[in-house]
Amino acid sequence: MSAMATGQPTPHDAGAAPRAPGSDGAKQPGKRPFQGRQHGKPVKHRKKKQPKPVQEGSPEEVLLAEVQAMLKLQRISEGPEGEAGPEVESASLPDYGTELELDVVELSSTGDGLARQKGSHHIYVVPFSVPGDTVKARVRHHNLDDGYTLTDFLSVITPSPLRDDSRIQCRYFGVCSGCQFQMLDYAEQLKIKRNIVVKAYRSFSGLAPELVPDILPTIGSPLQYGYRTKLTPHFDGPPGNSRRGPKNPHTFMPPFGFTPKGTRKVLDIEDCPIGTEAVRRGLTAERKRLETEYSQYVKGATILLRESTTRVPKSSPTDRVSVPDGIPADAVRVETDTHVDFKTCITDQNATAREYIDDFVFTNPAGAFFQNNNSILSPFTAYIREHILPRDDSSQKPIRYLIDAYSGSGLFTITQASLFPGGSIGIDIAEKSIAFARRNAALNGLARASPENGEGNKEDARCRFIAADAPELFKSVRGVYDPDETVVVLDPPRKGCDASFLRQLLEYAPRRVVYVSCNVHTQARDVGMLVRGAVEGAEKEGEKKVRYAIESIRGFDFFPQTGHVEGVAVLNRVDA
Ligand SMILES: C[S@@+](CC[C@H](N)C(=O)[O-])C[C@H]1O[C@@H](n2cnc3c(N)ncnc32)[C@H](O)[C@@H]1O
Repeated sequence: MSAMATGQPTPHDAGAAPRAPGSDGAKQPGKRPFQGRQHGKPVKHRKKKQPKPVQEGSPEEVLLAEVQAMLKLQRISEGPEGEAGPEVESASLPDYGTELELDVVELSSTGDGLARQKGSHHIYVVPFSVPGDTVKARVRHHNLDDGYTLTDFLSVITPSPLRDDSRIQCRYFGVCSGCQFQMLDYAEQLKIKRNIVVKAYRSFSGLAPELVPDILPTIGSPLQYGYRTKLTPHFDGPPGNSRRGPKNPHTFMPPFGFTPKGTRKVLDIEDCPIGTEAVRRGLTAERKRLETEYSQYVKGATILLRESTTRVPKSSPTDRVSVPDGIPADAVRVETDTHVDFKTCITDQNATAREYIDDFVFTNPAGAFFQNNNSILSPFTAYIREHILPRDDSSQKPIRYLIDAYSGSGLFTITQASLFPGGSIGIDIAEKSIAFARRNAALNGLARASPENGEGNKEDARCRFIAADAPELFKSVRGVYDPDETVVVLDPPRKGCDASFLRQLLEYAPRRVVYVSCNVHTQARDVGMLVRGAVEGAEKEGEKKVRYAIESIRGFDFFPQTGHVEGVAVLNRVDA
């Protein structure tokens, strides 16, 4: 399953190389200015096109909302004279390929800078820039209908006080589309991510400000580099798409890596410092393999690099553990007092990947969804454990049941099961993930394993799982899980929950909802509907009117160095 289909933010399929001081091509502070794209043909100035409908919560829609907010502020500050600003200018915008000096005034929630030319109102979107920078950028595309222009970043003319390019750990930063924030201090990245959540609820929830609590500070990732347990570099097929392959197959090695910002080409990348050590070694190994095997490919391909862990317990802190059978001798070895983890890189989509969160073990088909920053999963699941039940429960029935909608292989069902004496149920549309969720429940002592396939027994389990479309869930829980005694955890893909699911959720009316999302914009939209108690305004006659109040919202930084943030919103049913 592709990253897009499983809801992982695709820009993290980033590429990069670490810079050993003095190594070839390494960027040394003060020696070579940080630069973006230097080559590439100027694009022709195309005519105004019909705007494409944007998917809700898509980067285009998010950018549009922020550009409009900026233009609105400008009109307010200028009074009637500012009204005609952007439209008047559109006739005289620079040709594609023109290089401009721009002042960056804001940071958008897509991680790009929003900039202006001196004396002009028009907004330019400049990747790899931060407020306070003056940059050189090249005009790539005028989005006339939406009032902004996309540019390619070229170089920094005057740096912002927020920028320190000696922090940049990747020689491809400024070209590769994966990371946006390597030049920033980590505390600053966390502040920016909190602001992204603030803006998402302001623009997409449709709620009055008094209904949205103060957004709490974003919780950082224990690892800020070397955290990503999955990368998916790709390469194109032989030139001309010829079935005969390249002319000199043994001398030809295609660019193999990630997508540069603003193009569909492939940027050749030999290392990526946001990947874990095992994944980085996997990238090196796959490049070597391709050198000899590329001639066998008739088409391009995306290669999966997924970390897997084999844990061997120690009898004492000084116990010497040798590499287990079946694990390569060069596996990454992580030693603790109680165990040794051997980390390897899997490239087969159907192989089984294993990882640990504290003492919980999770297995997965390597190609299926699993959160891919393992370092944050212990504090993250602990936070969910602390907030999944209401603090002051004395006047109500105790909560006994957990519903984990969009459960994948059981992350929440399993890590939270101990709090729910009545039982937990997970639902996911991916049958394979559900098969592994049952198996994971058994591995963690929450279901009996069946002798045939190692899966948890479907009937006799503290954690049960259903492979189905999320709205099907309600057929299984009505009359079984009392909504007054139930918490629902939601963790949908980037597009959020569909209307039918939200409508049925409001009808079922669980006491508490914990909404986790890698897209805070669709999360804000869906939370807005739960707070209003209405999905797209379509209330059926006689329908029970239920609404929710937001208890807390905060971000978790699952994706350091990038513009992405994971949101957690906790809601309580408002009882009349
Ligand atoms: C962001 S992942 C969360 C998975 C899990 N909670 C975790 O953290 O590992 C979203 C999940 O939603 C599932 N999904 C997508 N569309 C669905 C639908 N219509 N009904 C049920 N599950 C769906 C995907 O298979 C994926 O496992």
